[in-house]
Amino acid sequence: MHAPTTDPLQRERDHLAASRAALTAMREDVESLDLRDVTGTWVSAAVLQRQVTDRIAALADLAHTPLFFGRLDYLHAISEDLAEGGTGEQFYIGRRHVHDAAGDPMVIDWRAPVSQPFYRASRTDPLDVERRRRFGYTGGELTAYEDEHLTDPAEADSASALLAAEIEKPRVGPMRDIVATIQPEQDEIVRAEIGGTVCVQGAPGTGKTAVGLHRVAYLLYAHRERLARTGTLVIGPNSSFLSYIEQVLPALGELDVAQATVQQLVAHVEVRGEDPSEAARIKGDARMAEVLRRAVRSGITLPTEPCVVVRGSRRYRVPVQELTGIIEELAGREIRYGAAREALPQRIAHTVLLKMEQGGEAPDDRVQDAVARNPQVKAVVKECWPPVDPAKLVHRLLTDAAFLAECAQGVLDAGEQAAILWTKPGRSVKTARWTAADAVLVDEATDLVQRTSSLGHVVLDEAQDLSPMQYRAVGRRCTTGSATVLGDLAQGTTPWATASWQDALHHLGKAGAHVEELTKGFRVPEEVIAYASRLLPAIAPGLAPATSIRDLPGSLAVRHVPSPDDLVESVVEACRLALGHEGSTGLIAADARIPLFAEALTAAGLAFLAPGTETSAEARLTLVPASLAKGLEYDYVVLDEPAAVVAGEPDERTGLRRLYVALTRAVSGLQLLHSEALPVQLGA
Ligand SMILES: Nc1ncnc2c1ncn2[C@@H]1O[C@H](COP(=O)(O)OP(=O)(O)OP(=O)(O)O)[C@@H](O)[C@H]1O
Repeated sequence: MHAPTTDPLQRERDHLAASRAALTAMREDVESLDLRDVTGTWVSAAVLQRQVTDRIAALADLAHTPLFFGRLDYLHAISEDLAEGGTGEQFYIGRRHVHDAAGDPMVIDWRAPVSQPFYRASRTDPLDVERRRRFGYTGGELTAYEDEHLTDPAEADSASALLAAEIEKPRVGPMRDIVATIQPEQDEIVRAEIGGTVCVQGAPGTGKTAVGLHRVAYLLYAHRERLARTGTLVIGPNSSFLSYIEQVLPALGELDVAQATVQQLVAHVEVRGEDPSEAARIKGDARMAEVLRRAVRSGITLPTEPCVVVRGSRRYRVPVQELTGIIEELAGREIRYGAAREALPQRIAHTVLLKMEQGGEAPDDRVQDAVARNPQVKAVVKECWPPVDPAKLVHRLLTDAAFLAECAQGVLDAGEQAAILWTKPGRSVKTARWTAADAVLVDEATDLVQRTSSLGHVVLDEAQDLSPMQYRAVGRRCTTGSATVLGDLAQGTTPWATASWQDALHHLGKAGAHVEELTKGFRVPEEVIAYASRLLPAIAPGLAPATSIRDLPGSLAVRHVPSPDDLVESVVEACRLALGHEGSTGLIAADARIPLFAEALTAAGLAFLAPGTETSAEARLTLVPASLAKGLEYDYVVLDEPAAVVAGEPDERTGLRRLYVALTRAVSGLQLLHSEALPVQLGA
């Protein structure tokens, strides 16, 4: 036995080694479970085995993911229920809970109540914390720590070097978690109550995506059972974005969060066509909900003949007037079309039952069910409340001008109706050239027929680009749950982009939600964000420019290349130079210029990836079409010809917004090359 060390760093290393040993023991415990004894049926054995495998995976000790990143020394002992069963004043904070053989915690989950002051305590409000310690790691080794004595008035407030180092780490590979450095204003959102929907407006790089993902992890910790039952979902703009973020939650130990694009959520029909932007805008307008509501109900008709049910030797007659009463009553109620269709035969049967009782019989429920299945009753239902196939219905609406006119009367004007009718209608649901906006209409119609089931929590990222109809599609997936809505009005690049969060939340069905604003930027250096923010008055008047936590002189370079013929070569050369630095490089160009660069990079012998493919130490260059840059980031960005990026969009404002997105992807440096004049809004 060695004497306990007095070197504080060594003591922390010893605690790390002991925690890792404890984690190994926890994993071995699970691995040694003998499932043969505890499993009854084959199915439960399979389920249990999966749970055990997941648990073993979750207990893996990842060499480059430190087990703990902080320590809190409280002034007073903390109660067990706040500290995952731990007691005392000192707690190590990490990505997951680790306990020793006696069950005492050695590392506390960052989401536990006792960990919260790690993110929130300050000199003005120390929250009973005497000392906050942050740990620094190099290649998995604990190499440094930094202390703040929050209750010591003599200690000066200083910026954390470890926090700065964490933020400046080169970005290769997928998005990382930020558990070690969540900021107080971010933590407020992460830990907001599950009951309420939170909407976050935030400039580029303020951590919206990071906050949204950590919020799901937090909610899963705080409400595990409820959310395991109801499910959680993260919605992102496209699949390259989803692959960029997909490893954050697993790294936090959460393996069961679904991810999808809005398009994937509403994939009732195969999307093969594209709408002109005006048609897409109208189809995405909330007024379409009313058109569809009328369309779904358009088949409801009132009976013209009585319904006569024969039972044995007796005949029961439900007169037209009574049938009409039942149908009108159902039509007047706010229940789904399909639910009403199921209720209708039962209502008619109930009327028959009353007549039987009046006739002295004593029928029971089984008789009512039998009457409901009677062919005469079924015939009335088919006639008066016909089945609706949502895709067929939308197909009819978009191909049959008279039907559209009937359903859209007083809602869409003639020009709008003409704009959404298909010019080349496919004959059937299968062969039609459905567009993305059409699929959302089918989803709305589907929900009018049968209620969409609601998840427990939905995170909606890059929300500003959704149409009102898309908000409705997302909203019906969290009617009984809550949502976290993340976006930036200045980055809206669809013709129907959100102009106000209040409107968006209204369409989502969460009108009362709170709107928070994040303005502290963690990605883009000061010079670069200041330059990009020159566009704000033109693209989103009224929005505050983001600040940056980093002042990196020389991070922005704007270069004019007089001859357009030389531009491609200069851009390729700029990429080569950027690759001389550590970390990732993104070459962003107007979509139309991407083939040009694919060829030029190949000719120059520079290998490159497409967005969504993971960068690595060997492959660090990504060629990014401007339309896919949203949400992504690179250490160095080379931006080709801003005028072409602007010109690639249908109108100037959208073009400038696209440019704003492209200008705000860099973590360490942005090099902008142009031959054409820069947009005047950038102020030459
Ligand atoms: N508290 C933090 N500590 C360390 N890094 C952070 C923190 N908050 C955000 N970041 C980092 O800043 C970068 C930008 O974050 P994120 O992508 O979440 O921003 P965003 O607001 O979604 O940006 P955009 O609007 O461009 O999509 C990411 O690399 C993220 O990890």
